[in-house]
Amino acid sequence: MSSPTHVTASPATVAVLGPGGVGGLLAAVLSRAGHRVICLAREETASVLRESGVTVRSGAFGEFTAVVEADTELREPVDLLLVAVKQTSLDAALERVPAGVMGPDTVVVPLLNGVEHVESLRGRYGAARVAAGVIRVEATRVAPGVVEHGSPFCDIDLAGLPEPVLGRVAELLRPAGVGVRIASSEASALWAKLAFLAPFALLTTRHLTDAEGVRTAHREDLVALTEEISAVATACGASLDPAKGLAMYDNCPPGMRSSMRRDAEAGRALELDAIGGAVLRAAEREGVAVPVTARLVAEVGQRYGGSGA
Ligand SMILES: NC(=O)C1=CN([C@@H]2O[C@H](COP(=O)(O)OP(=O)(O)OC[C@H]3O[C@@H](n4cnc5c(N)ncnc54)[C@H](OP(=O)(O)O)[C@@H]3O)[C@@H](O)[C@H]2O)C=CC1
Ligand SMILES: CC(C)(CO)C(=O)C(=O)O
Repeated sequence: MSSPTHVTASPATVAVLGPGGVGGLLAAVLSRAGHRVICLAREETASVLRESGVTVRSGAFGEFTAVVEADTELREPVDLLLVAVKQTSLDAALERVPAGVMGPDTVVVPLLNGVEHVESLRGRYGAARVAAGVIRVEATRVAPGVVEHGSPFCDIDLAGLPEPVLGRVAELLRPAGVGVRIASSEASALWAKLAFLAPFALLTTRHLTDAEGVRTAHREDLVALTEEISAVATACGASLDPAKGLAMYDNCPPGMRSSMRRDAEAGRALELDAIGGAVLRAAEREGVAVPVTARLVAEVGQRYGGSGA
């Protein structure tokens, strides 16, 4: 994570669709950096945000409350739209962002886990404005407008639009303390995240464990999943190194949990289809065998609902 300088030289207007863990954290740090931030949310949540702002509790960013605007719908062009809802509520949430309201230069950056939503956003808003984005962070919405940021990092990889456009987005995010890399290719950005996340999400959810449990008690499955999903990613055009992927689990904080596990424990719908299902569909399309992934997706689906198919 880059160190926050807090104040930007050129304020932008940023809309955040879904001010939960990820969206709320970004809304708060961007507002603190001097940008105008409009959170798009359900009316109940929007009214809390209007009244109380977004409060962040974070080892890395500190504890602070940021003032944000909040609405149930986007009503004016913005410079940047961050999409940070879960895949399970994406279609409903996008109704809040009419395509006709986008300005000529609005850039859309989805931060959802998974790989398939990018094309559907491009179908709706136009390929020329939708980037591919992934975020590495552990951020939990503990109440409307209250976010706990547990990871020492908050890093975004961007791809899928011309470099000058992505560069402008990076320049907007970095002074707020968000680490940003421009990835070498869209496939690599999206699949590198999914190849790390899918094994971690499936194993932490299946066994209600954390990073330490995954890399010790479930290492055999972890290695198999990492190899299978890296093979799928490679077939999809990403260039990944499974050995480096495994090292990432060994280096992450021992207590780190996945958002899928948090959803399972809270009784919310899982993003199993966007994460496990997307891997299985790509494997089928590319002719890659993924028996361990298929087993874990089925086991998680049986226990918490969702087929992942
Ligand atoms: N949290 C994390 O640490 C990480 C999450 N991700 C990914 O980021 C994405 C977002 O996850 P996360 O931030 O955890 O999710 P949260 O559940 O914390 O936040 C989602 C937000 O979307 C809002 N929302 C849901 N439905 C609608 C709707 N119809 N209209 C408007 N707003 C809506 C929720 O509103 P309300 O508050 O009113 O319920 C909530 O604020 C997911 O794809 C996840 O996999 C990626 C990396 C890490
Ligand atoms: C693995 C992690 C925490 C990394 O950002 C994540 O993306 C998730 O749990 O959804």
